[in-house]
Amino acid sequence: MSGSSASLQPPADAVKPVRHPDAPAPGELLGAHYGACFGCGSEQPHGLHLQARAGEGVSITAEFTVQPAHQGAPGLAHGGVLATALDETLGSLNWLLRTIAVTGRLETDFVRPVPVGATLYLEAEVTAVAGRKIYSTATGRLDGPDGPVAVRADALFVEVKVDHFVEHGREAEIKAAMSDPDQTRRARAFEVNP
Ligand SMILES: CCCCCCCCCCCCCC(=O)SCCNC(=O)CCNC(=O)[C@H](O)C(C)(C)COP(=O)(O)OP(=O)(O)OC[C@H]1O[C@@H](n2cnc3c(N)ncnc32)[C@H](O)[C@@H]1OP(=O)(O)O
Repeated sequence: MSGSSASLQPPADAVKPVRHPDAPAPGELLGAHYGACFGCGSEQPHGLHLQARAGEGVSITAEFTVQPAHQGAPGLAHGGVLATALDETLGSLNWLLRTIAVTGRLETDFVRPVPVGATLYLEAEVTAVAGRKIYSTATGRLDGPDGPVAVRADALFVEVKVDHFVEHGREAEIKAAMSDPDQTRRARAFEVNP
C-alpha cells in the first residue's frame, strides 16, 4: 500500500464501516447517480461512463475503458482522468453507507501507464469512519480484476447535508436534478433515505 499522509490515517476512535441494510446486493450495478456526472453519467459524451457494482461489506468494483478523449500523452490516459476514475469509484462507496459525502482529500499513486483502449478494473472499500469522516482506499488494475496495479488511491470523504449542493451548485442544475423523475437517482444525488 502507498504511504498516505497523516491526515488519511483514521484516528484512534474510528470505527469499522457499517453497510446500510438497504444497500444494493453484492453484484448489483449501482447505475449513475447523476446523468451529467463526468464520472458515471451517460449524458456526458466524453465522460468516463464508469459502471460501479456493489461488493461484499462496504466495497465496490467498477470498470472504465479509456477512450481517445481521455488522453494526456499520445495513446495514454491522462492522470487527472485516472484520478477521476478512482474518485468516482470511492464516491460510490457512500451509497452503501447511505451517506452523502464529498471528497475532502484524494492521494493517488500512478504506478503504470494506462493505454487508450485499456479497461481499468477498479475496486474500493471503506476502511474506517470517524464522525463525519469516511476513510477509503482504491486500486485500479490492468488486464483483469487480478492484473497488475496501475493506479491506487487513499481518500477522505466528509459527510455533508443536502444543503451543501443546494447552496453551492448552480441553480439550474440543482432544480433539474431535484425534479428528476427517477426516484433512486434523485435519492442518490440528494437524499440519505429515498
Ligand atoms: C447518498 C450519496 C450522495 C452522493 C451525492 C453526489 C456527490 C458524490 C458523487 C461522487 C463524485 C466524486 C466525488 C467528488 O468529486 S465530490 C466533489 C469534490 N469535492 C468537493 O467539492 C469538496 C469541497 N470541500 C468542501 O466542501 C469542504 O472542504 C468539506 C465539506 C470537505 C469540509 O468542510 P466542512 O466545513 O463541512 O468540514 P470541516 O472543514 O470542519 O472538516 C470536517 C473534518 O474533516 C477534516 N477534513 C476536511 N477536509 C480535509 C482534508 N482535505 N484533509 C484532511 N482532513 C480534512 C477536517 O480536519 C475535520 O476533521 P475534524 O476536525 O472533525 O477531526
